[in-house]
Amino acid sequence: MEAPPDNDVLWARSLHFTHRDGSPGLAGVSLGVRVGEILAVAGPRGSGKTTLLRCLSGLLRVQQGEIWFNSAPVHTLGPMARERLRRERFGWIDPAPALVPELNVWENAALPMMLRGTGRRRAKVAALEWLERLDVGEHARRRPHQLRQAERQRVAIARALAHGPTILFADEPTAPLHRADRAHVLRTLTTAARSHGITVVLATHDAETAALADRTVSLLDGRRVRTVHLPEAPETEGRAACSLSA
Ligand SMILES: Nc1ncnc2c1ncn2[C@@H]1O[C@H](COP(=O)(O)OP(=O)(O)OP(=O)(O)O)[C@@H](O)[C@H]1O
Repeated sequence: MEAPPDNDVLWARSLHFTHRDGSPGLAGVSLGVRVGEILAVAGPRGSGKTTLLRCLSGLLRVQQGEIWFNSAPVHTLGPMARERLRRERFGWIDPAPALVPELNVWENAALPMMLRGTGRRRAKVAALEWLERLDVGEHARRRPHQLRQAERQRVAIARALAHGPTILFADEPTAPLHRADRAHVLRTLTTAARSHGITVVLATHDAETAALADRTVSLLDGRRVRTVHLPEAPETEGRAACSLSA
């Protein structure tokens, strides 16, 4: 077994995954993600972006290949240990917001913290802070069904960030948002990640979204086809703003 490089928080080698029904998912993807990096995984529909994020985060177990998180193997962990790892160290944003309907908005955002043992009061304060940042603080006491889809997605993003994950996996996080909303939410997400040192792996087929990342790897038919590094910019948010205003 080859040891992963020290500065990669996540490192994967030669990942192969076939879905239960035989559909090909990944056909030998390797990549490393550096600490604090925002990495976009791009590619057309069906190219394997979601499958890759699910494998990297331990939601799916690869049939072949290695995944290392902070130099510890993920691919050899059993289901319980992978579940614990996801709960404690990772955040996840789906394309559509999946909130708990019985809980109100702040309770939803606080849930990952409370599952990790944070007291209700502290979890509430942190959740409210993130809900404010994402412009849904005023809905804190409402139930998810009382919000618009775009507002529910903002809550899901707050929930994914509030517990301070080491890595945030975001699968088409702005898919349910209006175009006008996307820039703001994405900028909030990337600014928050950068200021909190959260590494982000972002699946997208949208060039404007990928432009916010430090680096883009592209997939096609479950294989990695190219990598694009954005040029160094003196002021990161400036670059994000430019990309989005284009
Ligand atoms: N649960 C599943 N069962 C069977 N096949 C699946 C499943 N999920 C994905 N696939 C197949 O795996 C391949 C990769 O799909 P995946 O969803 O990972 O791609 P994607 O790039 O994320 O696509 P999209 O942009 O549409 O979300 C596709 O051929 C898809 O049909």
